[in-house]
Amino acid sequence: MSAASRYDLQVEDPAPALTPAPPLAISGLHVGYGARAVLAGVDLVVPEGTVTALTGPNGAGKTTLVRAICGRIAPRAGTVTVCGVPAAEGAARARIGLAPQDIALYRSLTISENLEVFASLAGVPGAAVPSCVANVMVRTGVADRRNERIDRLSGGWQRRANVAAALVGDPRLLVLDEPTVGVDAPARAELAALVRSLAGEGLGILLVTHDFSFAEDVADRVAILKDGRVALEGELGALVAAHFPNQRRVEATFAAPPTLAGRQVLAAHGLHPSPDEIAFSGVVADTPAAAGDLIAALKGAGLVPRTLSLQAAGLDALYASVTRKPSP
Ligand SMILES: Nc1ncnc2c1ncn2[C@@H]1O[C@H](COP(=O)(O)OP(=O)(O)OP(=O)(O)O)[C@@H](O)[C@H]1O
Repeated sequence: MSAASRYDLQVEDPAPALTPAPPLAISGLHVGYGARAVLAGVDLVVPEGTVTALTGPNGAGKTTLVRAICGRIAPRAGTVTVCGVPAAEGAARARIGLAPQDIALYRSLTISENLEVFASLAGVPGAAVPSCVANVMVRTGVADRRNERIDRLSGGWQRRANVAAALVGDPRLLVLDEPTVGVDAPARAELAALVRSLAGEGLGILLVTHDFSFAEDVADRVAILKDGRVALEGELGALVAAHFPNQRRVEATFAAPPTLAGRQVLAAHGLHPSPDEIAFSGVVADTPAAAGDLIAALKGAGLVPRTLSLQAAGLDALYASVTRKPSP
């Protein structure tokens, strides 16, 4: 065999498989307004095919973060990339679909008319608009309502159409800002199924919400923003297990705010009031004795709850534990 044919037969090592850049990667992000620092070192990744729920107290900087993701405000430090492209570049914006908190649709136009307008604005060539609109309507389940005006639709259908409008540019990252506002319980369940189905298509989804039960239903991961940073991030079940091992979440509601003495008994058992002092929540050890002690204490103080529930801790308990911690 000649040297040349030996050379021809050499097999090169296959190139290492490239991992595609995630729909969203944020690293060391600092953003502020004038002298005010709002985000002070945010790190967050949304992988494809997953839903990350982002929550945090009012004023924590969630909207500011969304603005930075959409390239509408420049970082003072750190990076935001969308599918590996810096957020400030047009190519990054083209990969983002944003369904804002306020329904961003023309109220007097039908669903399909709105989608046609948004598809054109997203740069879809005229000839491709009908198929783009049809595709998005099927994926979001609005095809049957295509000829109804937005202002005649229920809150749930408006939200669904708002999501559809965010999809016309065929994004890889979908940002849903408070998508359950104004949505009733049955429509919420359908919206949750829609969000999961879009994640199933491979979209990375950032869900900004104060609706903990919706987040629990749809999110693979949760992130809690506090004092300009992500104070806690991870898979909900793992975070709960780490923070509340062998504990149950208790919630007691009353017909009227309890007396001072009653509130003191509740506080002594670690139950904290809602702002209207009708609901009190906290955690107790996951043992029959701990539950029995609590019930005996309520009885002893003459407290008769309208409802009393003991459940596995969830996002609300995590949120309370993170946001009640004093800032460093
Ligand atoms: N354009 C602006 N100029 C100056 N300060 C601003 C501006 N926009 C927001 N802020 C301030 O930045 C902080 C974060 O605001 P941001 O709206 O991002 O919080 P948020 O977490 O979205 O709050 P919410 O849950 O109430 O919507 C707040 O203190 C707010 O007052």
